[in-house]
Amino acid sequence: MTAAGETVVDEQTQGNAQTVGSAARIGAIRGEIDRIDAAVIELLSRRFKATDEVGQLKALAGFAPADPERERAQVEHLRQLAQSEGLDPAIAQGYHTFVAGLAKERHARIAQEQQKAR
Ligand SMILES: O=C(O)C(=O)C[C@]1(C(=O)O)C=C[C@@H](O)C=C1
Repeated sequence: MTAAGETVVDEQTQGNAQTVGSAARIGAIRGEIDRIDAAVIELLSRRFKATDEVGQLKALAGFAPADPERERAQVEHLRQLAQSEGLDPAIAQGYHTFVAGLAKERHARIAQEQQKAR
């Protein structure tokens, strides 16, 4: 059983060349989406290793987890990059809000752990 609207070619739709073509193309695009997601996960792993190290150093030095000036510069740069790549700058900004928000939560946790270990 498949849910209504799922991307499958069944007995009812297999005679329709357009449906078959669409399903095949969607399958190929999904392969590309999966490869992109795998690359993004690898990059996110590298990014969070880097920001965790910054978090350790900030906690050691007694710096605050957040640096609003740095974030403003990052967002401006990312919005410009997005524009030149033909990507909606709001997506770049949303990405930054997501990763920097998590990085700051992790910085705060790292600082607490350093405090406890003292
Ligand atoms: O560059 C820093 O100071 C970081 O802590 C990293 C980072 C980021 O995720 O890029 C996270 C929090 C800061 O507010 C700014 C940037």
